[in-house]
Amino acid sequence: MKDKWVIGIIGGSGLYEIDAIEDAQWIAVRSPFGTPSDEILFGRIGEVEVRFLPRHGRGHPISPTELNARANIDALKRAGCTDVIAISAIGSLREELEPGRFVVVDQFIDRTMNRASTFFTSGMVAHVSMADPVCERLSGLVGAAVEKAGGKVAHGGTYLAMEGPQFSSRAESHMYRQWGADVIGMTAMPEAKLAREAELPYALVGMVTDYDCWREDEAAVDVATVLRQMRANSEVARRAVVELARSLPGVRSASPIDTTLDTALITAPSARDPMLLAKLDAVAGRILNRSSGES
Ligand SMILES: CSC[C@H]1O[C@H](OP(=O)(O)O)[C@H](O)[C@@H]1O
Ligand SMILES: Nc1ncnc2[nH]cnc12
Repeated sequence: MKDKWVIGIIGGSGLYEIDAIEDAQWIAVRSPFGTPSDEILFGRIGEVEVRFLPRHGRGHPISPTELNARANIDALKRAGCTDVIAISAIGSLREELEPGRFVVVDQFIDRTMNRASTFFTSGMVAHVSMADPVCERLSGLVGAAVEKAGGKVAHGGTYLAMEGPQFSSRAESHMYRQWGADVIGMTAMPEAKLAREAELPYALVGMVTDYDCWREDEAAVDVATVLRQMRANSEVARRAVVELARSLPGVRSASPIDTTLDTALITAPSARDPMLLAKLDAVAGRILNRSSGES
């Protein structure tokens, strides 16, 4: 029963630490899926346990394409997280989502192509639903927390995950707008898929840093622009994390996402790969330990 909140925070570009975390200690968490981006900062904000992981590592050594999102999500699960909030720099594909705006994302279009995007490979196949890819409860709480912290929030928006690390061409940027995408980034996929497979409710707060390259009268995005805007916004993001911790109900009630795998596993117990099952001890231990005798 996950009745005590343990909030995982994935910090994106420009967000490599959070000072408000008390009793903070960096701890290396090992994962059978490889090396996570960094150690995890264990601590608490008031009464709420938090675990902070800088997505690209401290100092930003890791490229979006080479991020080991499986190791990151697995390590957060091993670190006891019940829920995950991801924070990202994003480009805007809409006039009304101006730089400085926070977008609580609720849909994704996944255009990544070079990344391990599932824990459930041959030997233990599972198909989870990504129809509603974020946790509505957590997204609501985090949106309210950003507003309390002084941020201007768009509640909902479709995030186009591109492979990168190069930014988009103008033709791609226009095409993504036609597809209905509102914002663009390089990291939230497969992160959000993996969080769902690990039964971790996930919310994504994007901070708009630029208009990508679709606007005729604006210079195309570059890293300096992203970082300048992130510096301006990251204090609000940090305050929002504190507001979120303050706003959480004392007891965590169950989320339907906590039991995602109940209806997702398809490989018969007799056809399962014991080596893979061992690796899935954190991600799927809840159900694998229970269903080992079922067909
Ligand atoms: C520094 S510009 C591009 C870089 O920023 C975003 O990172 P994150 O999502 O981790 O904040 C974007 O996805 C790219 O990785
Ligand atoms: N325009 C953009 N494209 C991809 N990732 C981004 N991160 C921040 N701005 C971005």
